[in-house]
Amino acid sequence: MNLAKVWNSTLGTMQIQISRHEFNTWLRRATLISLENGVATIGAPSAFFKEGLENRYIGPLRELIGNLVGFPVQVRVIIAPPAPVAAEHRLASREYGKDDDMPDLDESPGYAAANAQQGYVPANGYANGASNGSGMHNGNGNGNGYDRLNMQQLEFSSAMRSGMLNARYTFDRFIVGSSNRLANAACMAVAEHPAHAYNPLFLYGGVGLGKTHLLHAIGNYALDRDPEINVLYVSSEKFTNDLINAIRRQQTEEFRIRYRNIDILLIDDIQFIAGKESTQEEFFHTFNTLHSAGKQIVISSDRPPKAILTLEERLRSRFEWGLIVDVQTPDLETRTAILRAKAEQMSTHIPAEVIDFLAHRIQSNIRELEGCLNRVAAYAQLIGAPVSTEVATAALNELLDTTRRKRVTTEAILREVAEFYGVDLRAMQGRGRSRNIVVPRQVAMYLLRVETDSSLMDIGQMLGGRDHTTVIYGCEKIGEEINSDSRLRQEVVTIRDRLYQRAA
Ligand SMILES: Nc1ncnc2c1ncn2[C@@H]1O[C@H](COP(=O)(O)OP(=O)(O)OP(=O)(O)O)[C@@H](O)[C@H]1O
Repeated sequence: MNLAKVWNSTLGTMQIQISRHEFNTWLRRATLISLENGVATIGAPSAFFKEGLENRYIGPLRELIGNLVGFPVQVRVIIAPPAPVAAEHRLASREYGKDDDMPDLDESPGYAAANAQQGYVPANGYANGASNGSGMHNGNGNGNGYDRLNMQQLEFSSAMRSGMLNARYTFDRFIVGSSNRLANAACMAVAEHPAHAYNPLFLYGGVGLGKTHLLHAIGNYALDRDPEINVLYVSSEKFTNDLINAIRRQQTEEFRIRYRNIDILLIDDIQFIAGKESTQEEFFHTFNTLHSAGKQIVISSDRPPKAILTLEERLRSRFEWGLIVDVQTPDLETRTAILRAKAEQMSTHIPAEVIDFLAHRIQSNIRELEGCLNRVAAYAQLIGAPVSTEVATAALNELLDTTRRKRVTTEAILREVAEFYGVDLRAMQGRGRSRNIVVPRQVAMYLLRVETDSSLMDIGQMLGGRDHTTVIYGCEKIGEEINSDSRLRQEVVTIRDRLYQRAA
């Protein structure tokens, strides 16, 4: 039994099933220590993490490991700090920089409690996201030496450029298609002419579509051209945590010096500062200082400024000063190109038909595309077979179908679709044929078909007593249109994301 393979494969699945924050917080530093006599022993870095793992993930881990090894297992968690370079047992976190600002020293429950007492709860819901330091890049950094994770199959160079910029996130490695062409061009312009092209540049789009990649690409590009330039990449959560720590340690002056002496500020996921008054206040002054000094600011968010509720008006208006550009969900061609590029970087051979299969099957976002590709490669390695469409089907069925189908109910789909399109649920389930009802109804048919085990007949019954040919027509229509109509694709992806968020 190869422990590393079992653990990599387990993590690969978990990485897709739970949010990135959860994964990075709880599982990233766990290791599978042994698998003997039907007991899988998992090592957690501290008592805090041991308890977190036990409370949250024993069930899913038991199921996943059991499925992989082919017999039922019990899961036991013990405290065992990971060995320094146990790369085999680790999994690549593909979001370097953003979530790798894991607490080094302040990860104890005591810290969490301290934050909670002050009323500061990081946006990821875990009161443990302490600061790691500056994250400032002036071309002289040495890498931060954090406990990085590394999935064997990927064999990516995961070198972090001068600390917090991921050297892998460059323009060269960013595949451009119709969904991200504008965003890519705007970022390129900013990287070439900081503070002269668009300032600020505000980038928004759904999860896993490449916003972070583009922010890092700007930083990497600018540093290549001028190694003396000061580039700071920071998530808004880290900004918040740094501020909290600075206030706690009475070091707000240092905080200001650090954040206001930058040539290019790249701030990720700004939506998380919504509702946080003192963070907004501080960010407002940081923004003004930088902007009036002719420094570049690039901001990313999951939605446009107008849609960030509880964002102070003065910040919102500043975000709208420059250029606002969105990143959309990728079309089939772009998904295929991205998969091809990722597959080339892997040691496992991925045949063209598997790429095609994955590109058709995974429509939501690029992180999920990557995750599924990794999962398929890991699964093939585990069962000792070459990657094929059958292997990919088996790997993904287990992943996408079983777990999701269990969680998402037909009622939830109907409700979510009706709510999303703002139509009356009863009308959607009725006989009416007005256009504003027909599209939501077909989307519901499609999602019921893809996300649940409902039969065509059942789906027809749920949606106005229609026969199964009408349901097939509706499903096929949406299935085809989402490949060419980016707006419809985004709508379906958003509904699905909401469903999973609620079901999680
Ligand atoms: N066009 C692309 N070409 C190649 N890789 C991409 C592309 N877009 C995204 N990726 C990859 O997909 C993964 C997810 O991208 P990224 O983290 O940048 O998404 P994001 O939009 O910041 O997501 P979130 O909103 O969740 O923070 C990364 O590994 C990134 O390198």
